[in-house]
Amino acid sequence: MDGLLIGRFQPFHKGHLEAVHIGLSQVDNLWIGIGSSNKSYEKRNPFTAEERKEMILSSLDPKTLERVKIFFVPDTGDHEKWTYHVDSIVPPYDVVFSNDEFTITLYKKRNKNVIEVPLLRRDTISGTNIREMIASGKDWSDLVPEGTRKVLLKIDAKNRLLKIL
Ligand SMILES: Nc1ncnc2c1ncn2[C@@H]1O[C@H](COP(=O)(O)OP(=O)(O)OP(=O)(O)O)[C@@H](O)[C@H]1O
Ligand SMILES: NC(=O)c1ccc[n+]([C@@H]2O[C@H](COP(=O)(O)O)[C@@H](O)[C@H]2O)c1
Repeated sequence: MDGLLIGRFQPFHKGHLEAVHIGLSQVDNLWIGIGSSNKSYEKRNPFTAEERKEMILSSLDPKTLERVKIFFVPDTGDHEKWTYHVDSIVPPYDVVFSNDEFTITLYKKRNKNVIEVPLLRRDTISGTNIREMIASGKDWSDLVPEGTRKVLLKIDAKNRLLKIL
C-alpha cells in the first residue's frame, strides 16, 4: 500500500516530519508532493521547489528515504481538476495524508481514502509562524529539523523574507 502527502513545505518543519513518519507507519511507500512548486520569492511561497526538496532530503534519515519519493506539483487554475493533475504527476496511491481542509474536501469528493494526520504543536509549528519568526529575528531553530535549518541558513532565508514581506 502506498500513500501521498501534499504540502507546500515553506519551510519543511517538524510537523511535516511527524506527518512523514505517521504516513510511513501506515504505508509501504510515501509520495511527497511539493505543492505550489511553480511558486517562489513570494510571501506564502518564498522558497523554490528545489530548495524545499533539499530541506526534505536533508531532514530524512537514509532508511526513511528508501521509502519516500518527492514530486513537484505546480498549481493549476482549476480546483476541481487539481487532484487529477496530481495523479498525472505521482504514481498510484491508496491513501492521502492531509490536514488541509480544502485538500481533504477535494479528495473526499472523489471517494479517495484520506487520513487526517494529527497536528504537532500547531500553536508554533506552522509554515506561516516559522516564516514570521525568521523574518523578525526570533529563535526558530527548534521548530524545524536540522536539515531544514542548514538549508535556511545557507540561502539566507531571513534576508529573502525581509525583501519579500
Ligand atoms: N504542526 C503540524 N503537525 C503535523 N502536520 C502538519 C503540521 N503543520 C502542517 N502539517 C501537515 O502539512 C500539510 C500542509 O502543509 P503546509 O506546507 O501547507 O504546512 P503549513 O505549516 O500549514 O503551512 P503554511 O502555514 O505556510 O500555510 C497538512 O496537510 C498537514 O498534514
Ligand atoms: N487549483 C489548485 O492548483 C490547487 C487546489 C488545491 C490545492 N492546491 C495546492 O495543494 C497544496 C496543498 O497544500 P496545503 O496543505 O499547503 O494547502 C498547496 O500547494 C495548494 O496550492 C492547489
